[in-house]
Amino acid sequence: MAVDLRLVLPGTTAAPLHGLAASRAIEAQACARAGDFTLMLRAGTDAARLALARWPHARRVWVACGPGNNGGDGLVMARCLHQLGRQVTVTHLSGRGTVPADAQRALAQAVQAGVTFGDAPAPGAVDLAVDALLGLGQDRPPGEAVLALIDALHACQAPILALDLPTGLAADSGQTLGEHGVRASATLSLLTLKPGLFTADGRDHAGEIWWSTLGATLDGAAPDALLLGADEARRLPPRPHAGHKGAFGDLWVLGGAAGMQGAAVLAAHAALAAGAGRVYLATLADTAVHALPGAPAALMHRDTHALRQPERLAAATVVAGCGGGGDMGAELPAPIRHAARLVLDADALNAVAAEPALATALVARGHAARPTVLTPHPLEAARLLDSSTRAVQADRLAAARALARRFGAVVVLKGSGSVIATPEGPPWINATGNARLASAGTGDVLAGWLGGRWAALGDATDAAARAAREAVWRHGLAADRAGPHVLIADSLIEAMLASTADAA
Ligand SMILES: NC(=O)C1=CN([C@@H]2O[C@H](COP(=O)(O)OP(=O)(O)OC[C@H]3O[C@@H](n4cnc5c(N)ncnc54)[C@H](OP(=O)(O)O)[C@@H]3O)[C@@H](O)[C@H]2O)[C@@H](O)CC1
Ligand SMILES: Nc1ncnc2c1ncn2[C@@H]1O[C@H](COP(=O)(O)OP(=O)(O)O)[C@@H](O)[C@H]1O
Ligand SMILES: [K+]
Repeated sequence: MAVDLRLVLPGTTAAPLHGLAASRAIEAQACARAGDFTLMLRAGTDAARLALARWPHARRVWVACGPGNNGGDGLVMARCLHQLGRQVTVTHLSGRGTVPADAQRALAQAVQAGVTFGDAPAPGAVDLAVDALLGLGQDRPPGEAVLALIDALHACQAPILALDLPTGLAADSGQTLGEHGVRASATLSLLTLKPGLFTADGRDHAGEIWWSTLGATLDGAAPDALLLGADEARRLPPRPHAGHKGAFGDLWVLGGAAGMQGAAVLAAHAALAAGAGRVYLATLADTAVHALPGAPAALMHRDTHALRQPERLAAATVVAGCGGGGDMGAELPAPIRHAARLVLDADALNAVAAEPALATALVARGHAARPTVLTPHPLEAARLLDSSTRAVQADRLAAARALARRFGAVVVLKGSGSVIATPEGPPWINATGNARLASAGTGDVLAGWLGGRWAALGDATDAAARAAREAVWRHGLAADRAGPHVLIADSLIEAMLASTADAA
Protein backbone atom coordinates (compact mmCIF):
# COMPACT_ATOMS: atom_id res chain seq x y z
CA MET A 1 0.00 0.00 0.00
CA ALA A 2 1.29 3.48 -0.89
CA VAL A 3 2.37 5.52 2.10
CA ASP A 4 -0.13 8.24 2.81
CA LEU A 5 1.58 10.32 5.45
CA ARG A 6 1.42 14.07 5.17
CA LEU A 7 2.23 17.23 7.03
CA VAL A 8 -1.06 19.09 7.32
CA LEU A 9 0.11 22.67 7.83
CA PRO A 10 0.52 24.83 5.91
CA GLY A 11 -2.33 23.37 3.88
CA THR A 12 -2.83 24.08 0.22
CA THR A 13 -6.38 22.81 0.01
CA ALA A 14 -9.30 22.47 2.40
CA ALA A 15 -9.25 19.33 4.56
CA PRO A 16 -12.24 17.63 6.19
CA LEU A 17 -12.27 17.50 10.00
CA HIS A 18 -14.17 14.74 11.78
CA GLY A 19 -15.05 14.79 15.46
CA LEU A 20 -15.50 11.82 17.76
CA ALA A 21 -18.81 10.44 16.49
CA ALA A 22 -17.93 10.88 12.80
CA SER A 23 -14.46 9.37 13.35
CA ARG A 24 -16.02 6.37 15.06
CA ALA A 25 -18.45 5.87 12.15
CA ILE A 26 -15.59 6.07 9.63
CA GLU A 27 -13.50 3.74 11.77
CA ALA A 28 -16.29 1.14 11.87
CA GLN A 29 -16.70 1.26 8.11
CA ALA A 30 -12.95 1.19 7.45
CA CYS A 31 -12.48 -1.74 9.87
CA ALA A 32 -15.24 -3.68 8.14
CA ARG A 33 -13.59 -3.10 4.76
CA ALA A 34 -9.98 -3.66 5.78
CA GLY A 35 -10.47 -6.46 8.31
CA ASP A 36 -9.56 -6.77 11.97
CA PHE A 37 -6.22 -5.41 13.10
CA THR A 38 -5.31 -4.02 9.66
CA LEU A 39 -5.91 -0.39 10.61
CA MET A 40 -3.91 -0.72 13.82
CA LEU A 41 -1.03 -2.28 11.89
CA ARG A 42 -1.13 0.63 9.44
CA ALA A 43 -1.37 3.16 12.26
CA GLY A 44 1.63 1.76 14.15
CA THR A 45 3.64 1.33 10.95
CA ASP A 46 2.98 4.89 9.82
CA ALA A 47 3.87 6.18 13.28
CA ALA A 48 7.20 4.33 13.07
CA ARG A 49 7.78 5.73 9.56
CA LEU A 50 7.12 9.24 10.78
CA ALA A 51 9.48 8.80 13.74
CA LEU A 52 12.26 7.58 11.44
CA ALA A 53 11.73 10.37 8.92
CA ARG A 54 11.26 13.19 11.38
CA TRP A 55 13.83 12.15 14.01
CA PRO A 56 16.28 9.99 12.02
CA HIS A 57 18.92 10.17 14.74
CA ALA A 58 16.65 9.02 17.57
CA ARG A 59 18.09 5.67 18.67
CA ARG A 60 16.46 5.39 22.10
CA VAL A 61 12.68 5.57 22.04
CA TRP A 62 10.20 5.35 24.90
CA VAL A 63 6.60 4.51 24.05
CA ALA A 64 4.03 5.22 26.78
CA CYS A 65 1.03 3.01 25.97
CA GLY A 66 -2.45 3.27 27.47
CA PRO A 67 -4.92 0.44 28.04
CA GLY A 68 -6.96 0.87 24.85
CA ASN A 69 -6.39 0.88 21.11
CA ASN A 70 -4.33 4.07 21.25
CA GLY A 71 -1.91 2.00 23.31
CA GLY A 72 -2.26 -0.72 20.65
CA ASP A 73 -1.04 1.70 17.98
CA GLY A 74 1.94 2.48 20.22
CA LEU A 75 2.71 -1.23 20.67
CA VAL A 76 2.77 -1.81 16.90
CA MET A 77 5.01 1.22 16.50
CA ALA A 78 7.32 -0.03 19.26
CA ARG A 79 7.65 -3.45 17.60
CA CYS A 80 8.41 -1.87 14.19
CA LEU A 81 11.12 0.38 15.63
CA HIS A 82 12.55 -2.49 17.67
CA GLN A 83 12.77 -4.67 14.56
CA LEU A 84 14.59 -1.83 12.81
CA GLY A 85 17.26 -1.85 15.49
CA ARG A 86 16.09 1.04 17.66
CA GLN A 87 16.42 0.70 21.43
CA VAL A 88 12.76 0.72 22.45
CA THR A 89 11.16 0.64 25.89
CA VAL A 90 7.42 0.37 26.41
CA THR A 91 5.51 1.31 29.54
CA HIS A 92 2.10 -0.31 29.31
CA LEU A 93 -0.66 0.98 31.53
CA SER A 94 -3.53 -1.28 32.45
CA GLY A 95 -7.07 0.11 32.62
CA ARG A 96 -10.24 -0.66 34.54
CA GLY A 97 -11.52 -3.10 31.94
CA THR A 98 -10.02 -5.67 29.59
CA VAL A 99 -7.63 -4.70 26.83
CA PRO A 100 -9.47 -4.57 23.45
CA ALA A 101 -8.76 -7.47 21.05
CA ASP A 102 -6.61 -5.48 18.57
CA ALA A 103 -4.48 -4.02 21.35
CA GLN A 104 -4.07 -7.48 22.91
CA ARG A 105 -2.79 -8.75 19.60
CA ALA A 106 -0.39 -5.83 19.30
CA LEU A 107 0.82 -6.53 22.85
CA ALA A 108 1.38 -10.24 22.16
CA GLN A 109 3.36 -9.42 18.99
CA ALA A 110 5.50 -6.85 20.79
CA VAL A 111 6.30 -9.32 23.58
CA GLN A 112 7.08 -12.05 21.08
CA ALA A 113 9.37 -9.74 19.12
CA GLY A 114 11.38 -9.09 22.30
CA VAL A 115 10.45 -5.44 22.93
CA THR A 116 11.59 -4.30 26.40
CA PHE A 117 8.85 -3.38 28.88
CA GLY A 118 9.60 -1.23 31.90
CA ASP A 119 9.05 1.99 33.79
CA ALA A 120 9.32 5.54 32.49
CA PRO A 121 12.92 6.46 31.62
CA ALA A 122 15.07 8.91 33.57
CA PRO A 123 15.26 12.46 32.17
CA GLY A 124 17.67 12.60 29.24
CA ALA A 125 17.68 8.80 28.76
CA VAL A 126 15.74 8.73 25.47
CA ASP A 127 15.89 10.59 22.16
CA LEU A 128 12.18 10.38 21.40
CA ALA A 129 9.10 9.86 23.59
CA VAL A 130 5.78 8.65 22.23
CA ASP A 131 2.39 9.46 23.69
CA ALA A 132 0.21 6.43 22.95
CA LEU A 133 -1.68 6.80 26.22
CA LEU A 134 -5.16 7.91 25.21
CA GLY A 135 -6.78 8.89 21.94
CA LEU A 136 -10.37 8.99 20.84
CA GLY A 137 -11.53 6.90 23.80
CA GLN A 138 -10.87 9.56 26.44
CA ASP A 139 -14.17 10.39 28.03
CA ARG A 140 -12.99 12.10 31.22
CA PRO A 141 -10.00 14.01 32.57
CA PRO A 142 -6.87 11.82 32.68
CA GLY A 143 -6.67 9.68 35.83
CA GLU A 144 -3.77 9.70 38.28
CA ALA A 145 -1.72 7.00 36.56
CA VAL A 146 -2.11 8.72 33.19
CA LEU A 147 -1.17 12.08 34.72
CA ALA A 148 2.02 10.55 36.14
CA LEU A 149 2.98 9.32 32.66
CA ILE A 150 2.14 12.70 31.11
CA ASP A 151 4.58 14.23 33.58
CA ALA A 152 7.14 11.57 32.71
CA LEU A 153 6.74 12.35 28.98
CA HIS A 154 7.43 16.02 29.62
CA ALA A 155 10.35 15.17 31.90
CA CYS A 156 12.11 13.16 29.16
CA GLN A 157 13.70 16.27 27.66
CA ALA A 158 13.10 14.72 24.24
CA PRO A 159 10.66 15.47 21.44
CA ILE A 160 7.21 13.99 22.04
CA LEU A 161 5.22 12.39 19.23
CA ALA A 162 1.52 11.98 20.09
CA LEU A 163 -0.49 9.29 18.35
CA ASP A 164 -3.91 10.33 17.11
CA LEU A 165 -4.44 12.99 19.78
CA PRO A 166 -2.26 14.45 22.50
CA THR A 167 -3.48 12.78 25.68
CA GLY A 168 -5.79 15.12 27.56
CA LEU A 169 -7.10 16.99 24.49
CA ALA A 170 -10.78 16.71 23.47
CA ALA A 171 -11.11 15.66 19.83
CA ASP A 172 -14.18 17.78 19.10
CA SER A 173 -13.39 21.06 20.81
CA GLY A 174 -9.66 21.33 21.44
CA GLN A 175 -10.36 21.85 25.11
CA THR A 176 -7.99 20.28 27.63
CA LEU A 177 -9.90 17.67 29.58
CA GLY A 178 -8.13 17.97 32.90
CA GLU A 179 -5.49 19.93 34.75
CA HIS A 180 -2.95 19.31 32.07
CA GLY A 181 -2.41 17.28 28.95
CA VAL A 182 0.48 16.28 26.75
CA ARG A 183 2.20 19.12 24.93
CA ALA A 184 3.57 17.27 21.95
CA SER A 185 6.22 18.31 19.45
CA ALA A 186 4.16 16.59 16.77
CA THR A 187 0.89 14.69 16.50
CA LEU A 188 0.07 12.01 13.96
CA SER A 189 -3.69 12.11 13.48
CA LEU A 190 -4.95 8.69 12.44
CA LEU A 191 -7.67 7.93 9.94
CA THR A 192 -9.40 11.31 10.34
CA LEU A 193 -8.20 14.81 11.21
CA LYS A 194 -9.90 15.97 14.41
CA PRO A 195 -11.19 19.55 14.75
CA GLY A 196 -9.80 19.84 18.28
CA LEU A 197 -6.25 19.75 16.94
CA PHE A 198 -6.74 23.12 15.26
CA THR A 199 -8.59 25.39 17.67
CA ALA A 200 -8.72 26.45 21.34
CA ASP A 201 -5.84 24.63 23.14
CA GLY A 202 -5.30 22.27 20.22
CA ARG A 203 -2.40 23.95 18.46
CA ASP A 204 -0.41 24.37 21.68
CA HIS A 205 -0.86 20.69 22.53
CA ALA A 206 -0.52 19.11 19.10
CA GLY A 207 2.66 20.77 17.82
CA GLU A 208 3.33 19.91 14.18
CA ILE A 209 0.28 18.12 12.77
CA TRP A 210 0.69 15.04 10.57
CA TRP A 211 -2.05 12.89 9.12
CA SER A 212 -2.41 9.36 7.84
CA THR A 213 -5.75 8.18 6.48
CA LEU A 214 -4.56 4.59 7.00
CA GLY A 215 -5.49 3.95 3.39
CA ALA A 216 -9.19 4.38 4.14
CA THR A 217 -11.73 6.48 2.30
CA LEU A 218 -13.51 8.98 4.52
CA ASP A 219 -16.97 8.60 3.02
CA GLY A 220 -18.55 7.04 6.11
CA ALA A 221 -19.59 10.34 7.71
CA ALA A 222 -19.89 14.00 6.78
CA PRO A 223 -17.18 16.30 8.14
CA ASP A 224 -17.99 18.32 11.26
CA ALA A 225 -15.80 21.18 10.05
CA LEU A 226 -13.37 22.08 7.28
CA LEU A 227 -9.82 23.30 7.58
CA LEU A 228 -9.09 26.40 5.50
CA GLY A 229 -6.41 25.98 2.88
CA ALA A 230 -4.45 28.37 0.70
CA ASP A 231 -6.80 27.73 -2.23
CA GLU A 232 -9.35 29.88 -0.43
CA ALA A 233 -7.45 33.01 -1.43
CA ARG A 234 -7.17 31.92 -5.05
CA ARG A 235 -10.92 31.47 -5.32
CA LEU A 236 -11.52 35.23 -5.28
CA PRO A 237 -11.94 36.63 -8.78
CA PRO A 238 -9.23 38.89 -10.22
CA ARG A 239 -10.14 42.56 -10.70
CA PRO A 240 -11.47 43.05 -14.24
CA HIS A 241 -9.06 44.98 -16.43
CA ALA A 242 -11.57 47.74 -17.16
CA GLY A 243 -12.75 47.98 -13.55
CA HIS A 244 -13.09 51.45 -12.02
CA LYS A 245 -13.41 52.53 -8.42
CA GLY A 246 -17.19 52.59 -8.59
CA ALA A 247 -17.17 48.90 -9.50
CA PHE A 248 -15.45 47.87 -6.27
CA GLY A 249 -17.88 49.27 -3.82
CA ASP A 250 -18.24 52.10 -1.33
CA LEU A 251 -17.25 51.15 2.18
CA TRP A 252 -17.92 53.05 5.36
CA VAL A 253 -16.09 52.56 8.59
CA LEU A 254 -18.20 53.63 11.53
CA GLY A 255 -16.36 53.97 14.82
CA GLY A 256 -13.44 55.91 16.20
CA ALA A 257 -14.80 57.65 19.29
CA ALA A 258 -12.55 60.19 21.02
CA GLY A 259 -9.25 58.55 21.95
CA MET A 260 -9.96 55.49 19.80
CA GLN A 261 -9.81 56.87 16.28
CA GLY A 262 -6.74 54.79 15.56
CA ALA A 263 -8.88 51.65 15.44
CA ALA A 264 -11.16 53.16 12.81
CA VAL A 265 -8.21 54.39 10.76
CA LEU A 266 -6.68 50.91 10.81
CA ALA A 267 -9.92 49.34 9.61
CA ALA A 268 -10.34 51.93 6.87
CA HIS A 269 -6.74 51.55 5.73
CA ALA A 270 -7.14 47.75 5.63
CA ALA A 271 -10.36 48.12 3.63
CA LEU A 272 -8.57 50.19 1.00
CA ALA A 273 -5.72 47.70 0.88
CA ALA A 274 -8.19 44.83 0.46
CA GLY A 275 -9.69 46.40 -2.62
CA ALA A 276 -12.72 48.53 -1.74
CA GLY A 277 -13.25 51.20 -4.40
CA ARG A 278 -13.92 54.16 -2.06
CA VAL A 279 -13.54 54.21 1.71
CA TYR A 280 -15.27 56.73 3.94
CA LEU A 281 -14.55 57.16 7.60
CA ALA A 282 -17.41 58.25 9.82
CA THR A 283 -15.90 58.85 13.23
CA LEU A 284 -17.82 59.43 16.41
CA ALA A 285 -15.25 62.08 17.41
CA ASP A 286 -14.97 65.49 15.84
CA THR A 287 -11.34 65.25 14.75
CA ALA A 288 -10.82 65.67 11.01
CA VAL A 289 -9.61 62.42 9.47
CA HIS A 290 -6.50 63.94 7.98
CA ALA A 291 -5.43 65.15 11.37
CA LEU A 292 -5.34 61.53 12.50
CA PRO A 293 -1.91 59.94 12.52
CA GLY A 294 -1.54 57.17 9.96
CA ALA A 295 -4.69 58.02 8.01
CA PRO A 296 -4.14 57.22 4.31
CA ALA A 297 -4.62 60.21 2.04
CA ALA A 298 -7.30 58.35 0.06
CA LEU A 299 -9.68 58.19 3.00
CA MET A 300 -12.75 60.39 2.89
CA HIS A 301 -14.31 61.79 6.01
CA ARG A 302 -18.04 62.05 6.53
CA ASP A 303 -20.27 62.98 9.36
CA THR A 304 -22.08 60.03 10.91
CA HIS A 305 -25.34 61.67 9.79
CA ALA A 306 -24.53 60.52 6.29
CA LEU A 307 -24.92 56.98 7.53
CA ARG A 308 -28.52 57.50 8.52
CA GLN A 309 -29.67 57.83 4.90
CA PRO A 310 -31.31 54.62 3.66
CA GLU A 311 -30.56 55.32 -0.01
CA ARG A 312 -26.83 55.75 0.71
CA LEU A 313 -26.75 52.63 2.87
CA ALA A 314 -28.59 50.54 0.30
CA ALA A 315 -25.45 50.30 -1.83
CA ALA A 316 -22.86 50.46 0.94
CA THR A 317 -20.68 48.07 2.88
CA VAL A 318 -20.51 49.24 6.51
CA VAL A 319 -17.83 48.10 8.93
CA ALA A 320 -19.01 49.22 12.35
CA GLY A 321 -17.51 49.07 15.80
CA CYS A 322 -13.80 49.70 15.51
CA GLY A 323 -13.03 51.97 18.47
CA GLY A 324 -16.69 52.94 18.68
CA GLY A 325 -16.92 53.12 22.46
CA GLY A 326 -20.15 53.41 24.40
CA ASP A 327 -21.90 55.68 21.86
CA MET A 328 -21.82 53.09 19.13
CA GLY A 329 -25.33 51.77 19.77
CA ALA A 330 -27.01 55.06 18.82
CA GLU A 331 -25.48 54.90 15.32
CA LEU A 332 -26.41 51.31 14.56
CA PRO A 333 -30.17 51.20 13.84
CA ALA A 334 -29.91 52.61 10.30
CA PRO A 335 -26.96 50.45 9.13
CA ILE A 336 -28.58 47.35 10.65
CA ARG A 337 -31.77 48.11 8.82
CA HIS A 338 -30.46 49.33 5.48
CA ALA A 339 -26.81 48.52 4.79
CA ALA A 340 -26.31 46.26 1.79
CA ARG A 341 -23.44 44.53 3.57
CA LEU A 342 -22.68 44.87 7.27
CA VAL A 343 -19.65 43.87 9.34
CA LEU A 344 -20.08 44.27 13.10
CA ASP A 345 -16.96 44.22 15.24
CA ALA A 346 -15.90 45.14 18.77
CA ASP A 347 -18.07 47.92 20.27
CA ALA A 348 -20.83 47.33 17.72
CA LEU A 349 -21.08 43.75 19.00
CA ASN A 350 -21.01 44.98 22.59
CA ALA A 351 -23.85 47.37 21.77
CA VAL A 352 -25.91 44.53 20.26
CA ALA A 353 -25.25 42.43 23.37
CA ALA A 354 -26.28 45.27 25.67
CA GLU A 355 -29.33 46.61 23.82
CA PRO A 356 -32.13 44.11 23.13
CA ALA A 357 -33.66 46.40 20.48
CA LEU A 358 -30.48 46.22 18.42
CA ALA A 359 -30.35 42.43 18.80
CA THR A 360 -33.97 42.21 17.63
CA ALA A 361 -33.18 44.44 14.65
CA LEU A 362 -30.19 42.27 13.76
CA VAL A 363 -32.31 39.12 13.89
CA ALA A 364 -34.85 40.83 11.62
CA ARG A 365 -32.03 41.77 9.24
CA GLY A 366 -31.10 38.08 9.08
CA HIS A 367 -34.70 37.10 8.38
CA ALA A 368 -34.79 39.66 5.58
CA ALA A 369 -31.75 37.87 4.08
CA ARG A 370 -29.56 40.97 4.33
CA PRO A 371 -26.03 39.65 4.79
CA THR A 372 -24.05 40.34 7.96
CA VAL A 373 -20.66 39.25 9.25
CA LEU A 374 -19.97 39.31 13.00
CA THR A 375 -16.34 39.20 14.13
CA PRO A 376 -16.35 38.61 17.90
CA HIS A 377 -13.39 37.58 20.01
CA PRO A 378 -14.37 35.06 22.71
CA LEU A 379 -15.42 37.67 25.27
CA GLU A 380 -17.61 39.52 22.76
CA ALA A 381 -19.12 36.17 21.72
CA ALA A 382 -19.81 35.38 25.38
CA ARG A 383 -21.61 38.71 25.83
CA LEU A 384 -23.77 38.04 22.76
CA LEU A 385 -24.58 34.54 23.99
CA ASP A 386 -25.10 35.66 27.59
CA SER A 387 -22.49 33.12 28.50
CA SER A 388 -18.86 33.17 29.67
CA THR A 389 -15.56 33.24 27.81
CA ARG A 390 -14.78 29.89 29.39
CA ALA A 391 -17.97 28.34 28.02
CA VAL A 392 -17.32 29.79 24.56
CA GLN A 393 -13.76 28.46 24.53
CA ALA A 394 -14.95 25.04 25.74
CA ASP A 395 -16.75 24.57 22.42
CA ARG A 396 -15.79 27.24 19.92
CA LEU A 397 -17.47 25.50 16.99
CA ALA A 398 -20.78 25.31 18.82
CA ALA A 399 -20.56 28.93 20.01
CA ALA A 400 -19.85 30.26 16.52
CA ARG A 401 -22.64 28.14 15.02
CA ALA A 402 -25.12 29.27 17.69
CA LEU A 403 -24.41 32.94 16.89
CA ALA A 404 -24.60 32.32 13.15
CA ARG A 405 -27.99 30.68 13.50
CA ARG A 406 -29.37 33.24 15.89
CA PHE A 407 -28.51 36.22 13.72
CA GLY A 408 -28.61 34.58 10.29
CA ALA A 409 -25.04 35.81 9.87
CA VAL A 410 -21.54 34.69 9.02
CA VAL A 411 -19.63 34.57 12.31
CA VAL A 412 -15.88 34.78 12.73
CA LEU A 413 -15.01 33.65 16.24
CA LYS A 414 -11.45 34.92 16.61
CA GLY A 415 -8.51 33.48 18.52
CA SER A 416 -6.22 30.50 18.00
CA GLY A 417 -7.93 28.54 15.22
CA SER A 418 -10.50 31.18 14.25
CA VAL A 419 -13.85 29.57 13.47
CA ILE A 420 -15.96 30.80 10.55
CA ALA A 421 -19.55 29.63 10.87
CA THR A 422 -22.61 30.13 8.70
CA PRO A 423 -26.19 29.26 9.67
CA GLU A 424 -26.05 26.15 7.48
CA GLY A 425 -23.22 23.79 6.61
CA PRO A 426 -20.05 22.85 8.43
CA PRO A 427 -17.96 25.63 9.97
CA TRP A 428 -14.42 26.34 8.84
CA ILE A 429 -11.37 26.45 11.09
CA ASN A 430 -8.47 28.64 10.07
CA ALA A 431 -5.08 27.03 10.08
CA THR A 432 -2.98 30.18 9.74
CA GLY A 433 -2.12 32.73 12.40
CA ASN A 434 -0.36 32.70 15.72
CA ALA A 435 0.08 34.72 18.89
CA ARG A 436 2.05 37.42 17.04
CA LEU A 437 -1.42 38.70 16.24
CA ALA A 438 -2.20 39.08 19.92
CA SER A 439 -1.63 42.83 19.94
CA ALA A 440 -4.04 45.75 19.91
CA GLY A 441 -5.56 46.70 16.58
CA THR A 442 -5.12 43.46 14.66
CA GLY A 443 -8.85 42.77 14.99
CA ASP A 444 -9.64 46.17 13.45
CA VAL A 445 -7.40 45.27 10.51
CA LEU A 446 -9.26 41.99 10.07
CA ALA A 447 -12.69 43.65 10.10
CA GLY A 448 -11.55 46.33 7.64
CA TRP A 449 -9.87 43.89 5.26
CA LEU A 450 -12.90 41.62 5.34
CA GLY A 451 -15.19 44.53 4.56
CA GLY A 452 -12.92 45.71 1.75
CA ARG A 453 -12.89 42.28 0.13
CA TRP A 454 -16.63 41.99 0.50
CA ALA A 455 -17.26 45.46 -0.96
CA ALA A 456 -15.19 44.52 -4.01
CA LEU A 457 -17.02 41.18 -4.40
CA GLY A 458 -20.35 42.94 -4.13
CA ASP A 459 -23.34 40.68 -4.46
CA ALA A 460 -21.47 37.65 -5.81
CA THR A 461 -22.75 34.30 -4.53
CA ASP A 462 -21.70 33.52 -0.99
CA ALA A 463 -19.67 36.76 -0.97
CA ALA A 464 -19.83 37.33 2.81
CA ALA A 465 -18.49 33.91 3.72
CA ARG A 466 -15.88 33.97 0.96
CA ALA A 467 -14.61 37.37 2.04
CA ALA A 468 -14.52 36.20 5.66
CA ARG A 469 -12.52 33.07 4.82
CA GLU A 470 -10.02 34.95 2.67
CA ALA A 471 -9.55 37.71 5.23
CA VAL A 472 -9.05 35.35 8.16
CA TRP A 473 -6.70 33.12 6.22
CA ARG A 474 -4.56 35.99 4.87
CA HIS A 475 -4.47 37.79 8.23
CA GLY A 476 -3.01 34.62 9.75
CA LEU A 477 -0.66 34.03 6.83
CA ALA A 478 0.88 37.46 7.34
CA ALA A 479 1.55 36.56 10.96
CA ASP A 480 3.00 33.16 10.03
CA ARG A 481 5.44 34.86 7.69
CA ALA A 482 6.43 37.58 10.14
CA GLY A 483 9.54 37.53 12.26
CA PRO A 484 9.62 36.00 15.71
CA HIS A 485 8.27 39.00 17.60
CA VAL A 486 4.78 40.58 17.57
CA LEU A 487 3.33 42.01 14.38
CA ILE A 488 1.93 45.46 15.02
CA ALA A 489 -1.32 46.28 13.30
CA ASP A 490 0.09 48.89 10.85
CA SER A 491 2.71 46.43 9.55
CA LEU A 492 0.05 43.73 9.37
CA ILE A 493 -1.81 45.61 6.64
CA GLU A 494 1.38 45.91 4.57
CA ALA A 495 2.17 42.23 5.13
CA MET A 496 -1.33 41.18 4.04
CA LEU A 497 -1.06 43.33 0.95
CA ALA A 498 2.38 41.90 0.12
CA SER A 499 1.04 38.35 0.44
CA THR A 500 -1.54 38.95 -2.29
CA ALA A 501 1.28 39.07 -4.83
CA ASP A 502 1.87 35.33 -4.65
CA ALA A 503 -1.66 34.07 -4.08
CA ALA A 504 -3.71 36.07 -6.55
N1 LIG B 1 -10.27 0.62 16.40
C1 LIG B 1 -9.64 0.91 15.25
O1 LIG B 1 -9.93 0.39 14.22
C2 LIG B 1 -8.60 1.93 15.23
C3 LIG B 1 -8.23 2.61 16.39
N2 LIG B 1 -7.23 3.43 16.41
C4 LIG B 1 -6.68 3.94 17.64
O2 LIG B 1 -7.55 3.63 18.69
C5 LIG B 1 -7.80 4.77 19.47
C6 LIG B 1 -9.11 4.66 20.16
O3 LIG B 1 -9.02 3.54 20.94
P1 LIG B 1 -10.01 3.24 22.14
O4 LIG B 1 -11.38 3.40 21.68
O5 LIG B 1 -9.67 1.91 22.65
O6 LIG B 1 -9.70 4.38 23.13
P2 LIG B 1 -8.34 4.91 23.82
O7 LIG B 1 -8.12 6.31 23.38
O8 LIG B 1 -7.23 3.97 23.64
O9 LIG B 1 -8.73 5.01 25.34
C7 LIG B 1 -9.59 4.10 25.92
C8 LIG B 1 -8.93 3.42 27.08
O10 LIG B 1 -8.45 4.34 27.98
C9 LIG B 1 -9.18 4.28 29.22
N3 LIG B 1 -9.48 5.66 29.53
C10 LIG B 1 -10.29 6.51 28.86
N4 LIG B 1 -10.25 7.73 29.38
C11 LIG B 1 -9.36 7.66 30.40
C12 LIG B 1 -8.88 8.60 31.31
N5 LIG B 1 -9.27 9.87 31.23
N6 LIG B 1 -7.98 8.24 32.24
C13 LIG B 1 -7.57 6.95 32.27
N7 LIG B 1 -8.00 6.00 31.42
C14 LIG B 1 -8.88 6.36 30.50
C15 LIG B 1 -10.35 3.40 28.98
O11 LIG B 1 -10.48 2.52 30.04
P3 LIG B 1 -11.59 2.59 31.14
O12 LIG B 1 -10.78 2.92 32.35
O13 LIG B 1 -12.57 3.67 30.77
O14 LIG B 1 -12.14 1.23 31.14
C16 LIG B 1 -9.91 2.58 27.77
O15 LIG B 1 -9.21 1.43 28.18
C17 LIG B 1 -7.70 5.90 18.48
O16 LIG B 1 -7.47 7.13 19.11
C18 LIG B 1 -6.54 5.44 17.65
O17 LIG B 1 -5.31 5.73 18.28
C19 LIG B 1 -6.46 3.64 15.20
O18 LIG B 1 -5.47 2.70 15.22
C20 LIG B 1 -7.32 3.50 13.97
C21 LIG B 1 -7.95 2.20 13.94
N1 LIG C 1 -2.88 33.17 19.54
C1 LIG C 1 -3.46 33.56 18.41
N2 LIG C 1 -3.48 32.73 17.33
C2 LIG C 1 -4.08 33.12 16.19
N3 LIG C 1 -4.70 34.32 16.03
C3 LIG C 1 -4.70 35.16 17.06
C4 LIG C 1 -4.10 34.83 18.30
N4 LIG C 1 -4.27 35.87 19.15
C5 LIG C 1 -4.95 36.82 18.47
N5 LIG C 1 -5.22 36.40 17.22
C6 LIG C 1 -5.96 37.13 16.18
O1 LIG C 1 -5.71 38.52 16.33
C7 LIG C 1 -6.91 39.28 16.18
C8 LIG C 1 -7.19 40.04 17.48
O2 LIG C 1 -8.42 40.67 17.41
P1 LIG C 1 -9.10 41.37 18.66
O3 LIG C 1 -9.05 40.46 19.83
O4 LIG C 1 -10.40 41.89 18.22
O5 LIG C 1 -8.09 42.55 18.99
P2 LIG C 1 -8.22 44.14 18.79
O6 LIG C 1 -9.63 44.50 19.09
O7 LIG C 1 -7.26 44.73 19.76
O8 LIG C 1 -7.84 44.43 17.41
C9 LIG C 1 -7.99 38.26 15.81
O9 LIG C 1 -8.09 38.15 14.41
C10 LIG C 1 -7.45 36.96 16.39
O10 LIG C 1 -7.94 35.82 15.73
K1 LIG D 1 -2.23 9.83 22.40
